Amino acid sequence: MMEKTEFPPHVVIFPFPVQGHVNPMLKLAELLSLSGIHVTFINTLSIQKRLSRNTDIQSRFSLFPGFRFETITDGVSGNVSHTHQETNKLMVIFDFLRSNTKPILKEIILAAGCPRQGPVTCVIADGILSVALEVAKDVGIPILYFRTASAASFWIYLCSPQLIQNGELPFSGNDLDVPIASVKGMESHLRRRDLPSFCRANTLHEPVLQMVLTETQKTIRTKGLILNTFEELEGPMLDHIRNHIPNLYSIGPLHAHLKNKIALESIRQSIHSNSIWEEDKSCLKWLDEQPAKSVIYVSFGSIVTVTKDMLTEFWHGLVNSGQRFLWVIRHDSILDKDKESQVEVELKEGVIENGYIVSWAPQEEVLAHAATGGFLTHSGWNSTLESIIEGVPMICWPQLADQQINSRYVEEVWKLGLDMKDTCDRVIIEKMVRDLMELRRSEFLQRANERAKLARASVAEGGSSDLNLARLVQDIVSMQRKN
Ligand SMILES: O=c1ccn([C@@H]2O[C@H](COP(=O)(O)OP(=O)(O)O[C@H]3O[C@H](CO)[C@@H](O)[C@H](O)[C@H]3O)[C@@H](O)[C@H]2O)c(=O)[nH]1
Ligand SMILES: C[C@H]1CC[C@@H]2C(C(=O)O)=CO[C@@H](O)[C@@H]21
Repeated sequence: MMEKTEFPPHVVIFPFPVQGHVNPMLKLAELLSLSGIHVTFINTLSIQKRLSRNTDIQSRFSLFPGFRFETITDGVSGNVSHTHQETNKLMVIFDFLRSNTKPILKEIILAAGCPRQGPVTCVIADGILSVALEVAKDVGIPILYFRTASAASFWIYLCSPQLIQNGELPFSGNDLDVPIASVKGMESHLRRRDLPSFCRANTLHEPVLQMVLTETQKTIRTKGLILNTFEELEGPMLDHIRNHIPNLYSIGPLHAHLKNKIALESIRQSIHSNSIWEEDKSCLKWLDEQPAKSVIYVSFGSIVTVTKDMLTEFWHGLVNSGQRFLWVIRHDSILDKDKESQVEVELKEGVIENGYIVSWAPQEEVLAHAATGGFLTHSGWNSTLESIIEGVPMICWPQLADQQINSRYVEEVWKLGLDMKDTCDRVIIEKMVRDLMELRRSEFLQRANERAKLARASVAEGGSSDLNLARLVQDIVSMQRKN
């Protein structure tokens, strides 16, 4: 039997099972594996199946002998009925994990991995999965949280006691322009409409709001918090968070951080995705034929759904703008399926001159493509970071969770684009697309390029995110010595 000190540290990583969480946590898993740390990565069965079908994760991670996937059930097999709205769907998964995963999680952590992995040194759990915190505390293993959303949204949730005490949360009525004063550092630009979507509830008992606030407050019971962001972007918020959670690791943008390390170690060339949908790479060929910075890429991430009326507004807005567009319309994103929209009729007839439509794109590659000049996005945090690092200006159409505050920062603080929140009108869409791609193009491009430089520097050797990652690895090594 080997002494436990003969093994490298061993980390168990546990993401919330949706694309926007699994993706950055896999990037972190790969970065830690590259540092020589052993990793057990827990996926739900449905996520694991979809990743295996649509990516090379099995062969990619088999390069690391100390890496292993474990699977658990999420109780819904990824097939939650489409009559559920996005938030309800997320709550179904969350409630199932909260009520059912404790025993299996304990088993995975205590089983000490396969013989080549060694005992578990620490757990890195999604910052909304306190079931992992309970297990880690029970078995006496240190736990770090990884919150995959923006620092800005985390800071707002962390300020909820002040928001509640000052009567700013919950709120009712239709006036969303009321300024919010209780979030330090955001006094000059935060309105009700910019609070994370879950705050638009007129009672604190709303399940998703209660979940997200309770889960956030539990972060102070962990050994530290990992965020997929960088100091030169969200520094002021990170400083505020540090007053409550001193051990903060801002190590993003993770996808670029990983790309850098892979290039440094000459492991492989191209981008390898963690997509749970099949990527349609034909759009890259179409992009190859378009002039530089002429295409606006349109995608609303992996969770947002749209009605056919909304789809029609986007269609007319895009077509009337006269700009070239590449549009992702996920098969499972369209509500009111029984109603045939004008867009679908036109699509069937092939009436699409300046555009290209796919059901899932290789997004990192699309944003890095020379032909891409703008991004009409839902402001999910991964998409925001992927756009920032490539210097691509954005039009934001936020729908849920942190997206409302991310879009506010894009327009008002970083000045990287336009915030279209709370509207869906072809005339506004057309105007914003023209503004972004033509009229105010140079102003946005200049700021986007400046921010992209800062983003790249943060993940380069010796940059802020790089140093924080090195500190994280070192802290994990020290945890093993203390165990
Ligand atoms: O055609 C596509 C569309 C998206 N993506 C990828 O899918 C991810 C989407 O992530 P994100 O932009 O963060 O959006 P969501 O999928 O909506 O992510 C959820 O998780 C994020 C992280 O917590 C939150 O910021 C969001 O609000 C929440 O909806 C990104 O990495 C994209 O590159 C593709 O690869 N191809
Ligand atoms: C599952 C949703 C509830 C909160 C999560 C989140 C976060 O703040 O961590 C962001 O976006 C959604 O995916 C999450």
